[in-house]
Amino acid sequence: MAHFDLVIIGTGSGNSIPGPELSHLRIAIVEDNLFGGTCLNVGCIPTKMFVHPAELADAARHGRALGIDAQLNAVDWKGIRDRIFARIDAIEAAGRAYREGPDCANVSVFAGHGRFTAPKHLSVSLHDGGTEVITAEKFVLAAGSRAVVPDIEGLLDPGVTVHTSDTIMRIDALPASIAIVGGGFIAAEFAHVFSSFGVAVTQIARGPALLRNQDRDVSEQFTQEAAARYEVLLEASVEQVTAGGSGVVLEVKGPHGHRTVTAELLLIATGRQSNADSLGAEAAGIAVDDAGRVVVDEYQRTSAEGIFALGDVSSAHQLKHVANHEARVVQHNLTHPRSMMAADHRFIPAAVFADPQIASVGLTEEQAGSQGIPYAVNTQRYADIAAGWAREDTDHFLKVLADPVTGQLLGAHIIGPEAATIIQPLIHAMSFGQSAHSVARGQYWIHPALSELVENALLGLPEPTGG
Ligand SMILES: Cc1cc2nc3c(=O)[nH]c(=O)nc-3n(C[C@H](O)[C@H](O)[C@H](O)COP(=O)(O)OP(=O)(O)OC[C@H]3O[C@@H](n4cnc5c(N)ncnc54)[C@H](O)[C@@H]3O)c2cc1C
Ligand SMILES: NC(=O)c1ccc[n+]([C@@H]2O[C@H](COP(=O)([O-])OP(=O)(O)OC[C@H]3O[C@@H](n4cnc5c(N)ncnc54)[C@H](O)[C@@H]3O)[C@@H](O)[C@H]2O)c1
Repeated sequence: MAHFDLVIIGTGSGNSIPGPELSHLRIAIVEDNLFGGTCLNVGCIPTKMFVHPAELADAARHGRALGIDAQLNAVDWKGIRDRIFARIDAIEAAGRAYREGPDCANVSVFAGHGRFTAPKHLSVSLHDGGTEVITAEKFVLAAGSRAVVPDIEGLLDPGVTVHTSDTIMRIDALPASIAIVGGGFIAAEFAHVFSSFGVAVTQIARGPALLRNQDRDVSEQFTQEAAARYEVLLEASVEQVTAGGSGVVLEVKGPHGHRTVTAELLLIATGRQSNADSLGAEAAGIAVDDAGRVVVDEYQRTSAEGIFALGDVSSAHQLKHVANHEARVVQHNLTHPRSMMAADHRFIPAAVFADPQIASVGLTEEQAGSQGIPYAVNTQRYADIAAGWAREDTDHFLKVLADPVTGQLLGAHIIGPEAATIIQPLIHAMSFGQSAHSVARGQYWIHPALSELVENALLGLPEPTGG
């Protein structure tokens, strides 16, 4: 049995913890899969590497209204896929080699699955055979989450091929058609990518709109545009899946009765669940909540002494920037036990990299209303700022919510070009407590840039009443 000062389970954001500050510690890193975790290998990075070529492929659609008559001749899927994964796989291999190499002499890498058998006893089933039990003073659980595959009749039958985001990006050829089950982030981004590449997409969502966690106006606008681009079945549930035709046959129940959907490929995008269960958290005395996530306090401490957790394994916000922030907090708290820092979860932004793009931070209008929080609201259309007008963008907008007394921002929701970039000054204002009008008038805004959307949205809010 080997003993360490610190064991880290998971090499997503967990891999950023060992550094010069911890060079005096004997550290074990346990990784059951690809080095670098979800974001690098099967998440944020490869998806966005597909999104950019998708935008280029789809440019002709947007050009038409502005007098550009272009067409997409071909998509070299294999070339795109191999370029993307050649770059990613090299980073994965280099990351593992770095941690195993002489530059990290205090770090031991265990390739295998870790499971607690007793408090601070982790049994690692090694990939190259055998089991090793490791113990430590401190542990960091950074084991992430995994795709959920719902219980649908026939889904697991032999002959039915089911893709999740883990596998869909490595397929050998573009299908003629794809059925995508789910109405959230992953479904939106892959529907955009495949549709842009000329694949016939059918998206099946159980709710009455797509991206229902967004502000309602954003969700409705997105749903309308998605439905104009590809087939969207709402309030629909897949009752049965069989192998057939050139791929799968889905029996779908919807508001207007039964529909049979056939597609070459099937992508399931119905959420992700914490990997706390496969860690054997209970055996280590680590509390897990009803959603299956490790419970943490503001310092990212679990209920077990000396055990911290971060990222998807413990967070309801399954976002890389959240996992990274929490990793920084855990790293600080490991080295400063007497002056721990709390994680800052006040204003967590997120973006959907589809077309149109979406970005949001803070309260939606519905949340402010249902929580009885007074708010002033302004919706600024892209069409009414110079850069949006020039593009003839008539559909998209930024909605801002602010405290009517202080002018502090409560929420911001953008649907439209460059939303993920444009939103940043609003995240900044919320994080640093700057009021809407001081942000709007306390700086220059480059003319005629899309960022004037923010300036005008803020100026359109009523002057705060004081306080
Ligand atoms: C398709 C997709 C696109 C995404 N796009 C974005 C995006 O654009 N922006 C964004 O902010 N977020 C995005 N996310 C979410 C983001 O990837 C995650 O929130 C983030 O990667 C979580 O990091 P983590 O360190 O908590 O876990 P992970 O990166 O998942 O790392 C956990 C690691 O632990 C390992 N592990 C698990 N259990 C064990 C065990 N018992 N023993 C040993 N090892 C174990 C796993 O193999 C994994 O490598 C996306 C996710 C997906 C799936
Ligand atoms: N751009 C980004 O930041 C980005 C991109 C992709 C993923 N992610 C992260 O990954 C997480 C997982 O993404 P996701 O799209 O899988 O989850 P999600 O929570 O965004 O959406 C899940 C969807 O599946 C539906 N669903 C759930 N169970 C179902 C069932 N049994 N049958 C049919 N539909 C069902 C839900 O109604 C919802 O529409 C997201 O929560 C997000 O945090 C982020």
